Amino acid sequence: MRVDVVSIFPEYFAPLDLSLIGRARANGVLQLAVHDLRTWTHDVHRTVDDTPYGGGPGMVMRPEPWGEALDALAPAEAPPPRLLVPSPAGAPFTQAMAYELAAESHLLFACGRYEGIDQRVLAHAATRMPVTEVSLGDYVLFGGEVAVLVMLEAVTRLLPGVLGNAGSLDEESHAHGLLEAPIYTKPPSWRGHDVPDVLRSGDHGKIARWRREEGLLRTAARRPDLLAALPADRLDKRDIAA
Ligand SMILES: Nc1cc(-c2cccs2)n[nH]1
Repeated sequence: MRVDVVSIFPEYFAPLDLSLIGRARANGVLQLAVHDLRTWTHDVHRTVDDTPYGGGPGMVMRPEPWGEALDALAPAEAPPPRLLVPSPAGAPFTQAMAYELAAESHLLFACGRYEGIDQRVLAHAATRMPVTEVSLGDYVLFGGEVAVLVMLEAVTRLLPGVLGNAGSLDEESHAHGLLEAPIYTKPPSWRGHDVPDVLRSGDHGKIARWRREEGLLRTAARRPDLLAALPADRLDKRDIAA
């Protein structure tokens, strides 16, 4: 997968040389390039923002540098990338979207700052590539960079060969729309707290049922919205009896 990121703070992405993302880049699973938006400015001050039409606080990111950046990174003669723009006004980023993005061959992230990017940048981009404004949650960040780091981690870990134990993807929270069950390791008893006996029983069927029931109970207690969103066929009668 190819990923391009455009930001006025490219140094925000230094952490992407570390850990599993760093390894994915080293072994070619992920080709990542971070670009400074000011590359596409031409004035002595390398200006990327201006005052908002209609008045109001703050500044708006000018369309011209973004237009030239997207022209350079999504050339007309190549298959178009998917443009992702973090925004408080975006569609919620979910594990389902992470899987969707992991199937793309080229992602292009635009990191907004200030009050945001002139809307015409997205409107023009949408004439030649898929554009998705994405929200990480109902809170406001200084800029899109942190959101892109989160999305890149969530997507990269789904790419083939990135996670050593790909099986863990199948059991983790949100893998099947539910929260995962509690997990334990040695010692069997610690400060008066014991590991549930079933997990030490060696009965894999019982263990699988316990984990499913515990995941359902957690989901019902902490995220009833996820339970309500489950397709009817995902909850069988044994679950309801639990
Ligand atoms: N979910 C979310 C995204 C954002 C921002 C993206 C770009 C500037 S602020 N805040 N909150």
